[in-house]
Amino acid sequence: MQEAHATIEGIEAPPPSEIVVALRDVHKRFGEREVLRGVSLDVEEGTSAVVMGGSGTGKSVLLKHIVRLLVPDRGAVWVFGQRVDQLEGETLDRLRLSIGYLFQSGALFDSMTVYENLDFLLERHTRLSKSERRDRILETLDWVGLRHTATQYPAELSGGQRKRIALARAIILQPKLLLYDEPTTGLDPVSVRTVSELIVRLRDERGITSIAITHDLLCAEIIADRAHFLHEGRILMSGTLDELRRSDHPVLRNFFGT
Ligand SMILES: Nc1ncnc2c1ncn2[C@@H]1O[C@H](COP(=O)(O)OP(=O)(O)OP(=O)(O)O)[C@@H](O)[C@H]1O
Repeated sequence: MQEAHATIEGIEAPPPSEIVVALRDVHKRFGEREVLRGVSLDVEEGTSAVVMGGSGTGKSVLLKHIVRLLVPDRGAVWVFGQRVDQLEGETLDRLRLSIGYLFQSGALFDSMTVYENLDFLLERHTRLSKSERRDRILETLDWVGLRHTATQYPAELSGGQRKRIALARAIILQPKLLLYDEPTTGLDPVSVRTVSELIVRLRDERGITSIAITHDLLCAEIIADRAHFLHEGRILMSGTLDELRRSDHPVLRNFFGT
């Protein structure tokens, strides 16, 4: 358990190599609203981190800094030993390709079949031949248990299936790091479990590091090696999910209903 507040002096020093993602004193303001007010967070290679917190506290904003969809006003964002907040051009493109991002919306093209959605990415970002792409797509669909949906359109799938296809989309380029924004929102408990267990298998079988934003306690219970609670622009507490749940802090007690 730790109170995470980085010192300004610590920002410039690269994190140890086993730390895949490190945010150091990250500040982000939109107009008058200071959303992040010194967020510091470490995620170790091969582990699954969960970021929790009340609605509108800046969890998505935090995640977007890791792929440089947002740039901090102050502070540093380290990913695989590189300062993402300072990267540009090809180096940034390369880094982004090693990160899978599962958006809340799933980001599937409605006008394309499941197969075409996946092939679109492979065609664009790899030099695989058509038959190699086909093998990769079918293998990935098998992995999420949905090979039979290859010729279907996203609108024909259930919510849980759409999430699993979105997961297939996020892993098809074989990323080393996966970011999930609410991977189980709107799913029934059985689908929550299925998607969460796939996330665990990605860690256990492929050594993928992940960071997930979730409100869903069942999902957090299944996937979290470590949980971080965002409150008033900072990480209020980091620890195991149980440590957070057992905390006496009124904000955490209120959140967990304990
Ligand atoms: N690009 C942006 N421009 C202006 N304000 C933004 C931008 N992105 C986020 N915000 C604001 O930052 C705050 C935090 O948003 P964010 O989406 O990160 O919250 P969240 O913790 O993920 O919430 P939820 O759990 O409800 O999804 C909100 O007040 C939001 O309006």
